[in-house]
Amino acid sequence: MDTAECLKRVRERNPLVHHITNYVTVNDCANACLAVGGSPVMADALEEAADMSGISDALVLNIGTLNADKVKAMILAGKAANKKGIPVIFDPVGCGATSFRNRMAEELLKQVHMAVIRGNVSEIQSLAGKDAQTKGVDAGTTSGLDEAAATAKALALREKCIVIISGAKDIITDGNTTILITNGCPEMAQITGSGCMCTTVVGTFCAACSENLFDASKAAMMAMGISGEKAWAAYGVQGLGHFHMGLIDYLGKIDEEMIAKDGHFENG
Ligand SMILES: Nc1ncnc2c1ncn2[C@@H]1O[C@H](COP(=O)(O)OP(=O)(O)O)[C@@H](O)[C@H]1O
Ligand SMILES: Cc1ncsc1CCOP(=O)(O)O
Ligand SMILES: [Mg+2]
Repeated sequence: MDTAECLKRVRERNPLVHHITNYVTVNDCANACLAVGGSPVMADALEEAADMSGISDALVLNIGTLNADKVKAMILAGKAANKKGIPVIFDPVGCGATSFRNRMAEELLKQVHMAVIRGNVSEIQSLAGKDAQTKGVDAGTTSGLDEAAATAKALALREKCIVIISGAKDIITDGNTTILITNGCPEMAQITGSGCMCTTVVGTFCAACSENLFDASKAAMMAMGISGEKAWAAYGVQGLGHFHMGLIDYLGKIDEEMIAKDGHFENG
Protein backbone atom coordinates (compact mmCIF):
# COMPACT_ATOMS: atom_id res chain seq x y z
CA MET A 1 0.00 0.00 0.00
CA ASP A 2 1.54 3.35 -0.90
CA THR A 3 1.92 6.16 1.60
CA ALA A 4 -0.79 8.37 0.07
CA GLU A 5 -3.27 5.49 0.18
CA CYS A 6 -2.44 4.91 3.87
CA LEU A 7 -3.15 8.57 4.68
CA LYS A 8 -6.38 8.46 2.66
CA ARG A 9 -7.55 5.45 4.66
CA VAL A 10 -6.81 7.14 7.97
CA ARG A 11 -8.96 10.10 6.97
CA GLU A 12 -11.75 7.89 5.57
CA ARG A 13 -11.87 5.47 8.50
CA ASN A 14 -11.34 7.90 11.41
CA PRO A 15 -10.13 5.04 13.64
CA LEU A 16 -10.60 5.03 17.41
CA VAL A 17 -7.19 4.85 19.11
CA HIS A 18 -7.10 3.89 22.78
CA HIS A 19 -4.11 5.28 24.65
CA ILE A 20 -2.67 4.49 28.03
CA THR A 21 0.04 7.08 28.13
CA ASN A 22 2.00 9.58 30.19
CA TYR A 23 0.73 12.80 31.78
CA VAL A 24 3.45 14.97 30.19
CA THR A 25 2.46 14.70 26.53
CA VAL A 26 -1.06 13.28 26.71
CA ASN A 27 -2.67 16.38 25.17
CA ASP A 28 -0.11 16.47 22.34
CA CYS A 29 -0.91 12.84 21.54
CA ALA A 30 -4.67 13.43 21.53
CA ASN A 31 -4.26 16.42 19.19
CA ALA A 32 -1.78 14.62 16.92
CA CYS A 33 -4.20 11.71 16.56
CA LEU A 34 -7.08 14.06 15.73
CA ALA A 35 -4.96 16.09 13.31
CA VAL A 36 -3.95 13.10 11.17
CA GLY A 37 -7.53 11.84 11.06
CA GLY A 38 -8.00 9.56 14.04
CA SER A 39 -10.17 9.70 17.12
CA PRO A 40 -8.20 9.47 20.40
CA VAL A 41 -9.38 8.22 23.76
CA MET A 42 -7.20 8.16 26.85
CA ALA A 43 -8.41 5.67 29.48
CA ASP A 44 -6.21 4.08 32.10
CA ALA A 45 -8.60 3.03 34.89
CA LEU A 46 -8.31 -0.65 35.79
CA GLU A 47 -12.12 -0.81 35.70
CA GLU A 48 -12.45 0.14 32.02
CA ALA A 49 -9.11 -0.40 30.28
CA ALA A 50 -10.07 -3.75 28.70
CA ASP A 51 -13.55 -2.55 27.66
CA MET A 52 -12.12 0.55 25.99
CA SER A 53 -9.67 -1.53 23.95
CA GLY A 54 -12.57 -3.80 23.08
CA ILE A 55 -14.28 -0.97 21.15
CA SER A 56 -11.08 0.50 19.64
CA ASP A 57 -9.15 0.03 16.39
CA ALA A 58 -5.66 0.18 17.99
CA LEU A 59 -4.06 0.48 21.41
CA VAL A 60 -1.06 2.70 22.20
CA LEU A 61 0.90 1.85 25.36
CA ASN A 62 3.39 4.51 26.49
CA ILE A 63 5.28 4.02 29.77
CA GLY A 64 6.51 7.63 30.12
CA THR A 65 5.02 8.09 33.62
CA LEU A 66 4.41 4.52 34.65
CA ASN A 67 3.38 3.16 38.02
CA ALA A 68 2.35 -0.33 39.12
CA ASP A 69 -1.41 0.26 38.59
CA LYS A 70 -0.90 1.78 35.15
CA VAL A 71 1.09 -1.27 34.10
CA LYS A 72 -1.76 -3.52 35.34
CA ALA A 73 -4.21 -1.48 33.23
CA MET A 74 -1.84 -1.79 30.24
CA ILE A 75 -1.80 -5.57 30.61
CA LEU A 76 -5.61 -5.76 30.83
CA ALA A 77 -6.01 -3.49 27.78
CA GLY A 78 -3.22 -5.26 25.89
CA LYS A 79 -4.76 -8.69 26.40
CA ALA A 80 -8.16 -7.39 25.26
CA ALA A 81 -6.53 -5.83 22.19
CA ASN A 82 -4.70 -9.07 21.35
CA LYS A 83 -7.94 -11.02 21.76
CA LYS A 84 -9.78 -8.62 19.45
CA GLY A 85 -6.91 -8.68 16.94
CA ILE A 86 -6.23 -4.94 16.88
CA PRO A 87 -2.61 -3.70 16.76
CA VAL A 88 -0.84 -2.74 19.99
CA ILE A 89 1.86 -0.08 19.59
CA PHE A 90 4.43 0.19 22.38
CA ASP A 91 6.56 3.22 23.30
CA PRO A 92 9.14 2.10 25.90
CA VAL A 93 9.79 5.65 27.13
CA GLY A 94 12.83 5.83 29.39
CA CYS A 95 13.77 2.16 29.06
CA GLY A 96 17.44 1.96 30.01
CA ALA A 97 17.09 4.69 32.66
CA THR A 98 15.90 2.72 35.71
CA SER A 99 15.58 -0.94 36.60
CA PHE A 100 11.83 -0.50 37.42
CA ARG A 101 11.15 0.70 33.88
CA ASN A 102 13.24 -2.11 32.40
CA ARG A 103 11.38 -4.73 34.45
CA MET A 104 7.94 -3.32 33.63
CA ALA A 105 8.76 -3.12 29.92
CA GLU A 106 9.89 -6.75 29.97
CA GLU A 107 6.71 -7.78 31.79
CA LEU A 108 4.57 -5.98 29.19
CA LEU A 109 6.39 -7.77 26.37
CA LYS A 110 5.81 -11.07 28.14
CA GLN A 111 2.07 -10.52 28.63
CA VAL A 112 1.08 -8.62 25.48
CA HIS A 113 2.00 -9.13 21.85
CA MET A 114 3.09 -5.78 20.48
CA ALA A 115 2.54 -5.17 16.77
CA VAL A 116 4.96 -2.23 16.65
CA ILE A 117 7.58 -0.98 19.10
CA ARG A 118 8.81 2.63 18.59
CA GLY A 119 11.51 4.25 20.68
CA ASN A 120 14.75 6.18 20.50
CA VAL A 121 18.03 4.35 20.09
CA SER A 122 18.95 3.74 23.74
CA GLU A 123 15.39 2.72 24.65
CA ILE A 124 15.40 0.09 21.91
CA GLN A 125 18.95 -1.04 22.73
CA SER A 126 17.90 -1.54 26.34
CA LEU A 127 14.72 -3.41 25.40
CA ALA A 128 16.79 -5.64 23.14
CA GLY A 129 19.00 -6.57 26.12
CA LYS A 130 22.02 -4.47 25.19
CA ASP A 131 24.01 -2.40 27.62
CA ALA A 132 22.36 1.01 27.20
CA GLN A 133 21.88 4.13 29.28
CA THR A 134 18.88 6.39 28.61
CA LYS A 135 19.17 9.97 29.90
CA GLY A 136 15.75 10.10 31.57
CA VAL A 137 13.61 9.94 28.44
CA ASP A 138 16.21 11.10 25.92
CA ALA A 139 18.52 8.89 23.91
CA GLY A 140 21.65 8.44 26.06
CA THR A 141 24.04 6.01 24.47
CA THR A 142 24.43 6.50 20.74
CA SER A 143 25.18 3.94 18.09
CA GLY A 144 26.13 3.81 14.42
CA LEU A 145 23.26 3.33 11.99
CA ASP A 146 24.31 -0.23 11.06
CA GLU A 147 24.63 -1.31 14.66
CA ALA A 148 21.26 0.27 15.54
CA ALA A 149 19.59 -1.42 12.57
CA ALA A 150 21.04 -4.80 13.65
CA THR A 151 19.64 -4.30 17.16
CA ALA A 152 16.23 -3.31 15.77
CA LYS A 153 16.18 -6.39 13.50
CA ALA A 154 17.10 -8.74 16.36
CA LEU A 155 14.33 -7.29 18.55
CA ALA A 156 11.81 -7.47 15.68
CA LEU A 157 12.60 -11.15 15.13
CA ARG A 158 12.53 -11.92 18.86
CA GLU A 159 9.17 -10.19 19.43
CA LYS A 160 7.70 -10.99 15.98
CA CYS A 161 6.81 -7.37 15.41
CA ILE A 162 7.86 -4.18 13.66
CA VAL A 163 10.54 -2.13 15.41
CA ILE A 164 11.10 1.57 14.78
CA ILE A 165 14.14 3.47 16.06
CA SER A 166 13.58 7.20 15.59
CA GLY A 167 16.43 9.64 15.10
CA ALA A 168 18.15 11.56 12.31
CA LYS A 169 17.18 8.63 10.10
CA ASP A 170 14.29 6.52 11.35
CA ILE A 171 14.90 2.78 11.11
CA ILE A 172 11.83 0.63 10.39
CA THR A 173 12.21 -3.14 10.29
CA ASP A 174 10.26 -6.35 10.61
CA GLY A 175 13.53 -8.28 10.90
CA ASN A 176 13.63 -9.10 7.19
CA THR A 177 12.91 -5.85 5.38
CA THR A 178 14.50 -2.65 6.67
CA ILE A 179 14.00 0.93 5.50
CA LEU A 180 15.28 4.32 6.65
CA ILE A 181 13.02 7.38 6.64
CA THR A 182 15.07 10.49 5.97
CA ASN A 183 12.42 13.12 6.71
CA GLY A 184 12.45 15.23 9.88
CA CYS A 185 14.70 17.90 11.36
CA PRO A 186 17.05 17.97 14.39
CA GLU A 187 14.89 20.53 16.22
CA MET A 188 12.19 17.86 16.67
CA ALA A 189 14.35 16.40 19.45
CA GLN A 190 14.20 19.79 21.23
CA ILE A 191 10.51 19.55 22.09
CA THR A 192 9.02 17.05 24.48
CA GLY A 193 6.35 14.94 22.86
CA SER A 194 7.75 14.52 19.36
CA GLY A 195 8.57 10.89 20.14
CA CYS A 196 5.24 10.23 21.85
CA MET A 197 3.39 11.90 18.96
CA CYS A 198 5.31 9.68 16.55
CA THR A 199 4.04 6.61 18.38
CA THR A 200 0.49 7.99 18.37
CA VAL A 201 0.67 8.71 14.63
CA VAL A 202 2.01 5.19 14.02
CA GLY A 203 -0.88 3.85 16.12
CA THR A 204 -3.43 5.87 14.16
CA PHE A 205 -2.09 4.71 10.78
CA CYS A 206 -1.87 1.09 11.98
CA ALA A 207 -5.47 1.31 13.21
CA ALA A 208 -6.66 2.34 9.75
CA CYS A 209 -4.33 0.04 7.75
CA SER A 210 -4.06 -3.02 10.00
CA GLU A 211 -3.69 -5.32 6.99
CA ASN A 212 -0.26 -3.83 6.24
CA LEU A 213 1.46 -2.61 9.40
CA PHE A 214 4.84 -2.10 7.74
CA ASP A 215 3.47 0.29 5.11
CA ALA A 216 1.33 1.99 7.76
CA SER A 217 4.43 2.52 9.95
CA LYS A 218 6.39 3.87 6.99
CA ALA A 219 3.64 6.34 6.04
CA ALA A 220 3.20 7.43 9.66
CA MET A 221 6.91 8.14 10.20
CA MET A 222 7.01 10.05 6.90
CA ALA A 223 3.95 12.11 7.89
CA MET A 224 5.61 12.99 11.20
CA GLY A 225 8.95 13.86 9.57
CA ILE A 226 7.40 15.96 6.81
CA SER A 227 5.26 17.83 9.36
CA GLY A 228 8.39 18.55 11.41
CA GLU A 229 10.25 19.89 8.37
CA LYS A 230 7.37 22.11 7.27
CA ALA A 231 6.63 23.35 10.79
CA TRP A 232 10.27 24.30 11.35
CA ALA A 233 10.41 26.13 8.01
CA ALA A 234 7.20 28.02 8.81
CA TYR A 235 7.51 28.69 12.55
CA GLY A 236 11.10 27.93 13.58
CA VAL A 237 12.09 31.58 13.44
CA GLN A 238 9.54 32.30 16.21
CA GLY A 239 10.95 29.67 18.54
CA LEU A 240 10.33 26.20 19.89
CA GLY A 241 6.86 26.91 21.32
CA HIS A 242 5.49 27.96 17.95
CA PHE A 243 7.32 25.04 16.32
CA HIS A 244 5.60 22.67 18.77
CA MET A 245 2.15 23.96 17.81
CA GLY A 246 3.18 24.14 14.15
CA LEU A 247 3.91 20.43 14.21
CA ILE A 248 0.26 19.74 15.04
CA ASP A 249 -0.84 22.30 12.42
CA TYR A 250 1.07 20.38 9.74
CA LEU A 251 -0.09 16.95 10.92
CA GLY A 252 -3.53 18.37 10.10
CA LYS A 253 -2.50 20.02 6.82
CA ILE A 254 -0.54 17.08 5.38
CA ASP A 255 -2.35 15.61 2.39
CA GLU A 256 -1.92 12.75 -0.06
CA GLU A 257 0.00 14.89 -2.55
CA MET A 258 2.43 16.18 0.08
CA ILE A 259 3.19 12.73 1.50
CA ALA A 260 3.71 11.25 -1.98
CA LYS A 261 5.96 14.14 -3.08
CA ASP A 262 7.93 14.95 0.08
CA GLY A 263 8.24 11.55 1.76
CA HIS A 264 11.74 10.08 1.43
CA PHE A 265 13.18 6.71 2.34
CA GLU A 266 16.20 4.53 1.63
CA ASN A 267 16.49 0.79 1.73
CA GLY A 268 18.39 -0.32 4.85
N1 LIG B 1 18.49 14.71 14.22
C1 LIG B 1 17.27 14.53 13.72
N2 LIG B 1 17.03 14.78 12.42
C2 LIG B 1 15.79 14.58 11.89
N3 LIG B 1 14.72 14.16 12.62
C3 LIG B 1 14.90 13.89 13.92
C4 LIG B 1 16.16 14.04 14.55
N4 LIG B 1 16.04 13.70 15.86
C5 LIG B 1 14.75 13.33 16.04
N5 LIG B 1 14.07 13.45 14.87
C6 LIG B 1 12.64 13.14 14.67
O1 LIG B 1 11.94 13.50 15.86
C7 LIG B 1 10.90 12.56 16.14
C8 LIG B 1 11.07 12.04 17.56
O2 LIG B 1 12.20 11.19 17.60
P1 LIG B 1 13.14 11.05 18.89
O3 LIG B 1 13.65 12.38 19.32
O4 LIG B 1 14.15 10.01 18.55
O5 LIG B 1 12.10 10.44 19.93
P2 LIG B 1 12.05 10.52 21.51
O6 LIG B 1 11.43 11.88 21.78
O7 LIG B 1 11.16 9.40 21.91
O8 LIG B 1 13.45 10.42 22.03
C9 LIG B 1 10.96 11.53 15.03
O9 LIG B 1 10.02 11.88 14.02
C10 LIG B 1 12.38 11.66 14.46
O10 LIG B 1 12.44 11.32 13.10
C1 LIG C 1 9.70 14.34 29.81
C2 LIG C 1 8.95 13.10 30.09
N1 LIG C 1 9.06 12.49 31.32
C3 LIG C 1 8.31 11.40 31.40
S1 LIG C 1 7.41 11.09 30.02
C4 LIG C 1 8.07 12.44 29.24
C5 LIG C 1 7.72 12.81 27.84
C6 LIG C 1 8.59 12.10 26.85
O1 LIG C 1 8.21 12.46 25.54
P1 LIG C 1 9.09 12.18 24.25
O2 LIG C 1 9.60 10.78 24.34
O3 LIG C 1 8.14 12.36 23.16
O4 LIG C 1 10.20 13.19 24.25
MG1 LIG D 1 10.21 9.09 23.66
